[in-house]
Amino acid sequence: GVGKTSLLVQFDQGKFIPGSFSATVGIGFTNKVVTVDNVKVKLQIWDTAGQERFRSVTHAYYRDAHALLLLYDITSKSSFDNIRAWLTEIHEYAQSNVVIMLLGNKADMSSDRAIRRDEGERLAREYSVPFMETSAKTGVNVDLAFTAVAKELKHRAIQHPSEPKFQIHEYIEAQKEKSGCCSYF
Ligand SMILES: Nc1nc2c(ncn2[C@@H]2O[C@H](COP(=O)(O)OP(=O)(O)OP(=O)(O)O)[C@@H](O)[C@H]2O)c(=O)[nH]1
Repeated sequence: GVGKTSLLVQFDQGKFIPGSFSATVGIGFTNKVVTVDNVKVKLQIWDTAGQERFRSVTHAYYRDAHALLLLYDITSKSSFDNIRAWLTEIHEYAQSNVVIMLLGNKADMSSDRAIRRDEGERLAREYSVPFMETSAKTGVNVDLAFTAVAKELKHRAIQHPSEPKFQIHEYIEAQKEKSGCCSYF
């Protein structure tokens, strides 16, 4: 319930459909073509079930994944606390060079916030993964999350020797919107 399906629908269709998804069973997938640096990148995005009882199904998909977006819900401490277990699982089942991105979703729900942004940032730093807060509801940083991954994968696939290496951390820091901003007076 952290918003995986909602995030994907926001990315794919540019809209938020509140409370209308039944829990994902097993795996669903969406194809989406994005253009990065004038190159078309086809993303096949697998939406996994979050619930424990579907875990044996989702394990099978880690091995083939080139990138993983790992979501918690900023209003749910337990979802944040589970991230370490997910990362352990990723290291066990996924390819060693998989691109990982940590996302704190539901950033629009600031009045119910249970996890501060800097806690997300600290965890991401500990595991050397890029991080941002997103909202499937308002769309904040949703395109960026997928586009940054697409850019990283494209750079890995087609690396021109003359081109500087793509720095996903720097790209995200430059592009991301700070949700719940404007309180720095
Ligand atoms: N306010 C707010 N609500 C959200 C956001 N993302 C998801 N939700 C709501 O959170 C609930 C769960 O969203 P889902 O997209 O079904 O979550 P999920 O992670 O796909 O759930 P499972 O498939 O069961 O693992 C729904 O009621 C959504 O409308 C968000 O960014 N902001």
